[in-house]
Amino acid sequence: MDIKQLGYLGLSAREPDAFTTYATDILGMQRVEGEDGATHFRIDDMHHRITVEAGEQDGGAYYGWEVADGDALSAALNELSDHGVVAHEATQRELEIRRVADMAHFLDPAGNRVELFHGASLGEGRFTSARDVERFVTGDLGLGHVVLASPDVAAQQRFYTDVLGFKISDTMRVPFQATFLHTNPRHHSIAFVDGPFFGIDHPFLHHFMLEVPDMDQVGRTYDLVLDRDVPVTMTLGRHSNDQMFSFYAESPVGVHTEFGSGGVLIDDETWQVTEIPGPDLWGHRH
Ligand SMILES: Cc1ccc(O)c(O)c1CC[C@@H]1C(=O)CC[C@]2(C)C(=O)CC[C@@H]12
Ligand SMILES: [Fe+2]
Repeated sequence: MDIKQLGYLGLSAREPDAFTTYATDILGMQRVEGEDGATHFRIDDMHHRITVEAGEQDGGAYYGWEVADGDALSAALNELSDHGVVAHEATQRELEIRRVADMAHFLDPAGNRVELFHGASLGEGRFTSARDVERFVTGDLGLGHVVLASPDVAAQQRFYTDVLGFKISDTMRVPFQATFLHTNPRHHSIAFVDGPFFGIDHPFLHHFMLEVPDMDQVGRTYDLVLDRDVPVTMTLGRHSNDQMFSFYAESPVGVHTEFGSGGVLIDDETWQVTEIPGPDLWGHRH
């Protein structure tokens, strides 16, 4: 299966309005008018990359992965069916909300809703940040990455590599089990960290990461987070595997956000998969 990128992310929120100020004034996204109950956020040329919908629970609701076209989507659905995965066609309303030509969805082994789509719409005019973020690092690299806390990291890794065609970037065993997977040069578009580490047995979206081109934008965003008393959940630091310089803050819908710059790109010809000795080169204190 040939997945191109993490195209969009859907969040569910009990109080969706609380997310808007955080996403725009602090993280610098652009709010885009949505359908009743859905608010979109734009960070590049695409119509939107993040959608927040009113729901019973706070957290990740769906993960949208792009394939090239209708033929690639059909081929992917055949592969899923060969693996005994039951997929469902999107409803017209789902296609309208996501602004894509076609989409099908299914559940991964942990119960996360995975969506495969093609034909995403562009937004009107240029991306205009609610603050001074000129651009986010997206394009063919996708919107950023998501890290999902999962009870069975090994099962998630097997499904995403064997069925969905992701490649392993690296793994970690201490201080907790994690696997980092890529589907384009971005070091990881998705990672799984073990649930028991958090004392939970159900899967959840721990954070999504947005990347900006320079460290100063990370620093300015950090200042805003401090000024507005947003909880910092991990201080500035640099990850050992993707070299990302970043910090984490807690969004009003429970999901954390990682805001960073300087992530390395993977060239599959030369990349060596290793088990990393720990998460950070320095910082990321919590
Ligand atoms: C280890 C690592 C490398 C690159 C990343 O983009 C990245 O998010 C991570 C994982 C950080 C990790 C996490 O996501 C969930 C909360 C964790 C487990 C911690 O409490 C410390 C490390 C954190
Ligand atoms: Fe991350």
